[in-house]
Amino acid sequence: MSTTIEKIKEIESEMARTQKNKNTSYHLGQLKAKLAKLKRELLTPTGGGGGGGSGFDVARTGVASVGFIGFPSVGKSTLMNKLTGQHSEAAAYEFTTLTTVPGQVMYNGAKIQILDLPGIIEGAKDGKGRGRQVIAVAKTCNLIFIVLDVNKPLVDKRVIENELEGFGIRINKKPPNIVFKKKDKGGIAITATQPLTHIDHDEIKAVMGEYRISSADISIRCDATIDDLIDVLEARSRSYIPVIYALNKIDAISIQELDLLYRIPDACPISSEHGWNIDELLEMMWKKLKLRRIYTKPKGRAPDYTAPVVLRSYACTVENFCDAIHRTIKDDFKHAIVYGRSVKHQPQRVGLSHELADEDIVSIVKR
Ligand SMILES: Nc1nc2c(ncn2[C@@H]2O[C@H](COP(=O)(O)OP(=O)(O)OP(=O)(O)O)[C@@H](O)[C@H]2O)c(=O)[nH]1
Repeated sequence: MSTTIEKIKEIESEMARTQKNKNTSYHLGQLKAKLAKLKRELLTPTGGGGGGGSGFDVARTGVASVGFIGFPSVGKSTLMNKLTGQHSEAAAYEFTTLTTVPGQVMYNGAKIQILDLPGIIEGAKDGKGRGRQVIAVAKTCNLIFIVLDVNKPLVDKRVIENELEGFGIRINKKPPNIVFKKKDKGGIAITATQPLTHIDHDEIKAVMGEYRISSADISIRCDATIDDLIDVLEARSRSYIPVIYALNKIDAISIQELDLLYRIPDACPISSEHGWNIDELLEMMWKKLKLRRIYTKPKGRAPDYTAPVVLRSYACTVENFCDAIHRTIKDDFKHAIVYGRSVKHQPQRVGLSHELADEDIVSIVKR
């Protein structure tokens, strides 16, 4: 019997040989679904043997984590050291089984964890223990920095992107707008809110057959591809993560070349050795992380701007704010007084469900 890796290779080469047209779309749909299932299998620990089933071995700290990926010698270590400079005690962490070396950077009052994702490109292909652990860590990062050497940025970029894609990581992309509901009977019902230019019904049927789904409502609300549909079926093993390309070593190129680099989307040209443009990199990081700073204001005193409570944008209600300060604050909560962009009147009295904006100022009034 062939291994999962061999099966994946076989399918990939068959797909490469097969032209896409009306007659082959059913077969290609089948192959794509098979491939997606095999890749998931490869990355899912089977339990026993201690190979990768042990879960996390990185102590998570901070409100957000940024994973670093790069080929050898692109200057990844230099950049990480530059960013975590003030917190070099992180290097003294002693976990022998650690997949990654955690460091930390403080930005806008937020503690952000820096994670090295070593060998994710080379080692992860076979889905063996260590590589699999690194991928598992990568999938939980809130942001990934792909560090590239400006002397060969585009080739390396493609290779790394393809690898991440293969692990189920979708970069700078939102989950496809497809609502999938499995049913007990009634067959497959497909509705689309707009013309579908990439998908035909044969392909969808093939994929459903491969997943042994005979009845479902599929509501497609974007010009989806078959890969998008598979991503929805495989939602549990997909991670949608923003990426910034750190184009390093710009000290070694000309201004003209630098101009070209600025056209690459989501990229930030830097020199980690000279510390050039690191500010812009951090600013981009901040924007991509979508964090919100909430300042506390003790009654009758000025707000404390030095130590914001930092929250994630998807969990940024007054209730989340209370929980972030202390578990029991909610128990005596009467209302909150808010100044800032989330309220019409300055200040305004709000309840627990009110959603806060970046840089709001909040006082909690107790019963
Ligand atoms: N010209 C230039 N060289 C750099 C820059 N950053 C790093 N380097 C050099 O590139 C080489 C590799 O740097 P590292 O930081 O060790 O690279 P790495 O990506 O961590 O490499 P590995 O440890 O092999 O994974 C070193 O010789 C650095 O001095 C830069 O901004 N400009």
